Amino acid sequence: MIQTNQLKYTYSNTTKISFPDFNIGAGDEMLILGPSGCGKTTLLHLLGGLLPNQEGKIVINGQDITDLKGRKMDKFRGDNIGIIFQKPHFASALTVEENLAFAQKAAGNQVDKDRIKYLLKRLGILQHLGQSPKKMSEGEKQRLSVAMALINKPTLLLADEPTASLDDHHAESVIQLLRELSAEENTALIIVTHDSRLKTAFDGHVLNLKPLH
Ligand SMILES: Nc1ncnc2c1ncn2[C@@H]1O[C@H](COP(=O)(O)OP(=O)(O)OP(=O)(O)O)[C@@H](O)[C@H]1O
Repeated sequence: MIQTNQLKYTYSNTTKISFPDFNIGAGDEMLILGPSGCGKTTLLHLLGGLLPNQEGKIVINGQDITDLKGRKMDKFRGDNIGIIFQKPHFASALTVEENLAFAQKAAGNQVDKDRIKYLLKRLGILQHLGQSPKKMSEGEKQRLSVAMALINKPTLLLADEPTASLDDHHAESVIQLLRELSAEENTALIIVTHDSRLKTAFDGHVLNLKPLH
């Protein structure tokens, strides 16, 4: 489903990052673990085609994404990849439902209200359907981020420190929902974190990144 080969990224002469190769199948899950500054966000952004690939290969569903630029990468991402960023970002002038409908249209899909309601119900935030995301708590916003990332049925879900802004209780419930929904929809799930408490839950499916210096 996704394979990397000899992936490297250089920000400047002083910051060169080499990533270990990995290979995960459809519906698999993996935790990318490492200390602050080791390159976790960089790797996730490379996998999502948000940073131009400089060296090495990333193959997703048989497509080498190194070959995709601009609109072609945007289309590929819309069809295949969902991303959850460290901090949720939504259009606060739109309702929760409109945000999700916008995400469907932006990926070139028809608005599917049943899918919107299904995900919001599954994530326990259906009561916010007609409200602005501004009115939601941090935990609810992070669950809306999960809905936004899954709305177009991606085959790969990338999550960057999805629990960074949450307390332990909310963090655990977001991770559990992410894993449950990914498993139900056969979506491969890659979570980046510096939180080694998650390690045991992922049962060996962990990619450890080393400190740069
Ligand atoms: N735009 C940039 N320009 C120059 N150097 C950068 C840039 N972005 C990141 N870096 C450097 O690249 C390295 C990896 O950064 P990255 O954000 O990928 O790490 P991280 O593991 O996600 O860190 P954290 O856990 O703190 O979010 C760091 O040393 C950082 O200083």
